[in-house]
Amino acid sequence: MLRAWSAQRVRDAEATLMSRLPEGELMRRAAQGLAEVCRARLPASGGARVVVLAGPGNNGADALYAAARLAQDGHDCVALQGDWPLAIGDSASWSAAGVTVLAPGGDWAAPLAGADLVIDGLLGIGGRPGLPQDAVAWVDAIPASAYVVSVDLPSGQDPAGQSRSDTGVFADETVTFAVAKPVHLLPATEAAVGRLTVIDIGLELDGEPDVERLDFADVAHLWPVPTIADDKYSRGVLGVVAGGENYTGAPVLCCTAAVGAGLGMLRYVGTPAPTALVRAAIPEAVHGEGRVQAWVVGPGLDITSRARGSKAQLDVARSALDSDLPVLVDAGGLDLVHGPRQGPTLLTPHAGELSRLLTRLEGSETTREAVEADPLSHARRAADLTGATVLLKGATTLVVPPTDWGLAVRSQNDAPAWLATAGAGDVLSGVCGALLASGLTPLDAGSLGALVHGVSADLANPGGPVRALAVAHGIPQAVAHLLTR
Ligand SMILES: NC(=O)C1=CN([C@@H]2O[C@H](COP(=O)(O)OP(=O)(O)OC[C@H]3O[C@@H](n4cnc5c(N)ncnc54)[C@H](O)[C@@H]3O)[C@@H](O)[C@H]2O)[C@@H](O)CC1
Ligand SMILES: Nc1ncnc2c1ncn2[C@@H]1O[C@H](COP(=O)(O)OP(=O)(O)O)[C@@H](O)[C@H]1O
Ligand SMILES: [K+]
Repeated sequence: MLRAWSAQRVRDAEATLMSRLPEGELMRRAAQGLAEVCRARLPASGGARVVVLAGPGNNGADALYAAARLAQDGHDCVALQGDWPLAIGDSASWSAAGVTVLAPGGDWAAPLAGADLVIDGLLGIGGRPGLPQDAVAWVDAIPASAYVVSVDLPSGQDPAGQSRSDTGVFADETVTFAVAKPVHLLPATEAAVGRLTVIDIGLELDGEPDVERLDFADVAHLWPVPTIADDKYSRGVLGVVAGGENYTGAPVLCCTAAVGAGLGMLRYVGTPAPTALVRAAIPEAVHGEGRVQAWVVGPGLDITSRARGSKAQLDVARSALDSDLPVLVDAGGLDLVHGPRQGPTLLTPHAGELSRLLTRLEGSETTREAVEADPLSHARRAADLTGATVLLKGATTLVVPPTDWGLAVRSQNDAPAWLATAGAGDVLSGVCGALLASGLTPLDAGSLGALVHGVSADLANPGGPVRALAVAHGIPQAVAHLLTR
């Protein structure tokens, strides 16, 4: 599991550790780790051009100390200073250490254009959103051929990871210290981070992190693997209320994925046309209402439909939501959510569905664009309004419990962009529903389901396009792959 702590919590922990260590020791460790990463990206023979974007704080000092080490390897190291004093040293002392500091207003364009490696030490966890004025033009002029290493985080991006800046740095690699921070894992900023390397500086953080990411090794700990004591009922029965006379494919995708994830049994509640398709595609399914351990309500469900069988199907959907059983609510089922319900609940909207849900629940308009600009805050608002865990789908999928539970947000990024295809969400609802039926919490079911869903998309056709049905069919192999790796 990758864990991230907020900038403030990292600062507090650093202050405690620093009071026990010789002055400058933490920065020495940080600069050494940073230099080692940069060294590994540069020719051992020396002679490369390294350009440091040196900000006013300790982030700039980390970058300058690392550059001084690279200068000892024979690289040509130049630092750009803007209209601010450096946190440590001045141009004379850095020059003695082998780093040429270009004073504010100096000719920075030529050295930057020739950079092989750019070390972005403009702002770290002390940064406010936006860049220092002089640095805006530097960042804009970073040559595409240079390898950009950001110190701690890509400067100009929000350390809390809530909103993305298009003018901030987009790094090839980010070297952070002690632990990841929310900026590294959350959807608004993750794309600016590039490859993430965490350097151990002897700082431990404890307590619940702010953000977590399951990795492949977590699957074996969390996945419900049956034992010889199990039977089909003890493994969990999932009820699926999905599809209708218009949307007939969604239940096939959802149910295929659910049985593929290893359910004890699946009950399907539909109208005539999708029922016939589910009968043909999933002979394992049992039809009609009955005892279940969890429900999936909503893929392909149109609550306004007057078609034959719709009223009876809707009655089952409503009674599932009125029960105290775990329920995953997706797509059309979200129109049935009016506030908190009794049982564990996982809502699985995409950004458009979340904007509609918030607009209805709050009585004032929230646009899809607003959700996309700050996914975490909006998912959090929906979680707080409904008492449910909210899984917000996207290239990075967030799983957000209500604030007062005091739990970390999960953020998963396991899928190729090829997964952005119709029906993929129906597959996800089946996987997560199966996990709810086997007793996992909405937080674990949502994040583990998103991970396996992404891996199945990758394995279905590595490097190429995938269709949702292939992702659904690939779930059993993806689970086996992750359990036996
Ligand atoms: N605190 C520690 O013990 C350690 C800190 N380390 C480094 O120190 C960094 C944090 O250092 P600082 O607290 O000095 O903070 P930063 O270096 O992130 O920046 C703070 C400085 O930038 C200015 N500033 C912030 N946002 C600005 C903006 N948008 N436009 C213009 N100026 C802006 C502030 O006024 C302040 O002068 C970490 O990210 C990490 O790189 C590491 O050396 C490891 C140890
Ligand atoms: N750019 C992307 N990269 C990876 N996965 C994505 C991307 N965009 C969307 N996804 C995933 O694809 C799925 C799409 O679901 P959804 O929008 O509900 O589609 P549908 O309603 O057609 O089933 C979600 O699991 C989402 O996380
Ligand atoms: K930085």
